[in-house]
Amino acid sequence: MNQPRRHQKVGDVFSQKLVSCPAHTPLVDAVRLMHVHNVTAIFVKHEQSIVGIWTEADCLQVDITSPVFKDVAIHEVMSAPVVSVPSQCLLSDATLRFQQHGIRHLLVLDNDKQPAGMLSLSDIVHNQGLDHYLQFRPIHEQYRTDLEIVDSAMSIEGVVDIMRAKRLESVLVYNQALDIHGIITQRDIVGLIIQTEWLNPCWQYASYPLIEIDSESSLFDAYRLMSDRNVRHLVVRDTDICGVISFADLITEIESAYCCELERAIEQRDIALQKSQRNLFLANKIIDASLDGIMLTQRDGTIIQVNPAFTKLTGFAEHEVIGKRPSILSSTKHSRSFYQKMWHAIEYDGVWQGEICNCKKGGEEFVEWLTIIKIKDPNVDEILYAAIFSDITERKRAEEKISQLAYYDELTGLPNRRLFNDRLSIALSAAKRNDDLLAVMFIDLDRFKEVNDSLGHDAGDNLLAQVADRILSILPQGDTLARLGGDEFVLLCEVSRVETLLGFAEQVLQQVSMPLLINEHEVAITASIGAAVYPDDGIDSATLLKHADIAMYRAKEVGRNSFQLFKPAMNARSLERLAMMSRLQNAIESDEFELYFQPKQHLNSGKILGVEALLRWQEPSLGVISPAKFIPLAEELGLIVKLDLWVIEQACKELTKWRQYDIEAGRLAINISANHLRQGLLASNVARLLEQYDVDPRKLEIELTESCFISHFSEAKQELLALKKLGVHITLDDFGTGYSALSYLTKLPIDTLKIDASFIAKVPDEYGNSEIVTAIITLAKSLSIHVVAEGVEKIEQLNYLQMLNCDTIQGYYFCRPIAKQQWYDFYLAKAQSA
Ligand SMILES: Nc1nc2c(ncn2[C@@H]2O[C@@H]3COP(=O)(O)O[C@H]4[C@@H](O)[C@H](n5cnc6c(=O)[nH]c(N)nc65)O[C@@H]4COP(=O)(O)O[C@H]3[C@H]2O)c(=O)[nH]1
Repeated sequence: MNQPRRHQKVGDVFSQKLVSCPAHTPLVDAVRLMHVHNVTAIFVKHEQSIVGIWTEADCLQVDITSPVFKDVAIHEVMSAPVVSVPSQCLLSDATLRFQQHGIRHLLVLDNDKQPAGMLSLSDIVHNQGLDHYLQFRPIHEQYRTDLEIVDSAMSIEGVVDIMRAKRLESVLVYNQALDIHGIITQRDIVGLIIQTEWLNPCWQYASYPLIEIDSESSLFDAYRLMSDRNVRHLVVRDTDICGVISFADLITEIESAYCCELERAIEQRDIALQKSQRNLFLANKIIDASLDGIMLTQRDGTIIQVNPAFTKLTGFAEHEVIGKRPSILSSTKHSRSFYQKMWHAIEYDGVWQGEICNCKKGGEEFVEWLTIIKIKDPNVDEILYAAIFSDITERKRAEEKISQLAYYDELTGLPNRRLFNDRLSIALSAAKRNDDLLAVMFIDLDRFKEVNDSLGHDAGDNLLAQVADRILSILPQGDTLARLGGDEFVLLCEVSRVETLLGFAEQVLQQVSMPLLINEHEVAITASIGAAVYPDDGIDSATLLKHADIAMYRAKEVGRNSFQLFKPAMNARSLERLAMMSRLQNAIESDEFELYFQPKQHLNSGKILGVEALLRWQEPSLGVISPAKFIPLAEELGLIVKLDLWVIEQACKELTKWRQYDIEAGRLAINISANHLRQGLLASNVARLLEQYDVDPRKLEIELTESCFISHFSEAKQELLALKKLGVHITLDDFGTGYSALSYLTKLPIDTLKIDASFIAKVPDEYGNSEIVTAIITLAKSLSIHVVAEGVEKIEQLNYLQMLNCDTIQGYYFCRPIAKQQWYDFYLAKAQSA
């Protein structure tokens, strides 16, 4: 069966032919009226109102044989009240009415509730396109086999009685004489009502010959035959007559199938309705409970719905936005083209997703992750837009913070190593493309650790930030300054010529070395800078960085506060340094160290006044390595204290030998690292070893450089006082270099001051060095501090120092540092000549 046209209304199919008569009309007249109008039902009116209905099917209910039958008024036999439907009612609902009331006619009311026509079940059936359905329904399922065949001689009253009693729509009449069958139907009985006189027998009312149909035919064949022959009954024949099928049977079949289908459709509609109601309920619940803001707008942008999260996120209450446009939320952050692109995507792809900056009710900007979906309602020709958004301001902030932390140094705000590497590789690609030069400059602050240790980490941080600002202040636009960590900075600069790099490095050195004010202390700091240039010193990031680093170390070696441009020879030095580092780790255990001895001579008497023990490293493959090279490495590797302890122990052993062999060579001086003194264990270590080897402390001299006191002055002072208390002699080495803070001399228990060899090397001269040496000796004398001049190589130097009344000299002129046995030989020779 075709799908019923569910949206068809009664008004589309009903018949406007409404035949009616007043209530007192005799039934006979009413039936006549029906005949005239060729209708199957008549409505009964009383004072303009329809009060009842009489149909052909009611004819058997009337006793037409009664003598008073002709006086029966229609209101006595009509059905009341009349069931009606509005013309706007759906056909499906009207069909249900037929079913519920078991009727075949409905009164149709117009919009003013006035009778407008009649709807019969046949009207519905005719309008549902049933041909296809009927074609597939065989007739044998539907025709009636309970045939009633009466003799042609039977009276018509008898036939009416049988039909009424057996509720038959028709009976067959057999005429034996003619040996044919005829048929009497309900319509023939209705015809009797208006007959003035009845004829008997019934054969007179029978129709013949019979209109027959084969029992194998379809209901459609039957339907067509009835329509063609304008009859309502067909006799079904196999070999014999086997039944009758009426139009009412057809209708009933269609009706039941139609109603089944309708019921199913209604059931499905109910299920779908329930489902959609449930979906709607759930959708509303979800929308209400959603933490995402949701806003629904019409095609023209009018806001028609928002959820509670919308209010929470934007601050706008529902009533403040309904009827308004989404521009109520707009910030000025986005251009027209941004919104144009967004709407283009919504129109063509049906959806847009992205970040957008909007404004809350109070004007506060916030970033939202927004999805806009275009919704097309297939039932109504309407387009809606749903905007779903979450506030991602915090997440954006966190992301920015993370990226700040990931790419920037927190202390100085400068790019960190990661960002620097990124920029370096980008700059390298550009330099390769454009044939440009590019320089990488390593900047390492000299003795930063000492400032950090003496003034505290906060001060250290402050210093780093100030240094960064200073370098930034002279940084050309487009160049990058980054902090790699600690006191290491790196610069990425575009250079036109290598020579300009030198000038810039000088500027950086100058900026850094200007005194800084930190916690009300004036602090002076210097830097060592090394640079490598693309493409001469490397064509990739790693090589350039490595070479700049090597150059920076070289700058430190040659005397800090200086700049070095990478040279290939430095590479070899650096490799050598690495090789040394790995070998130094096990050098003590491998017994590769040895002490050399260099005597000090009293200037006036020429006597040996003391001896300095100088460390030598006999590295099996690299040969003898100078302490100037390995001491900084030992400091870097954290091996220096271990090395110092080894030296102190060797010195104690040596002094034991001196006592044993009556060697009168004054004191044995050893060099101690600043790191060891800072640890605060030097005095106790020395005391322990002196005691262990039973050595007179007065025989031991400890040489320290100024850097030992720069940081942790009071701790260093405590250590020196403790050493002094033991009886150990204290000498300030390399005086004149470094800080030369003369105040130390008065505040610390210093016995001897050694003038640095660099001054001695330049005396006598006319450039001021002689004056410095003179001043140092005068000062020392005034403080009753003993003075030693080291690095004396020439007789002129000796003479000059003698003139200045210097106490003691040390240097190649008198004796080079020599191995133990040579020292004994030297001593013996001296002793014998004396
Ligand atoms: N040009 C020249 N040089 C002369 C002359 N007379 C002596 N020297 C050298 O000058 C340096 C003097 O030692 P320093 O100033 O304490 O400087 C020492 C000292 O600071 C450090 N050092 C040496 N031995 C040790 C040690 O056992 N422990 C520690 N911590 N440092 C040591 O290594 C530095 C270098 O030691 P060396 O290479 O042995 O170099 C020694 C010595 O060989 C001279 O007339 N002309």
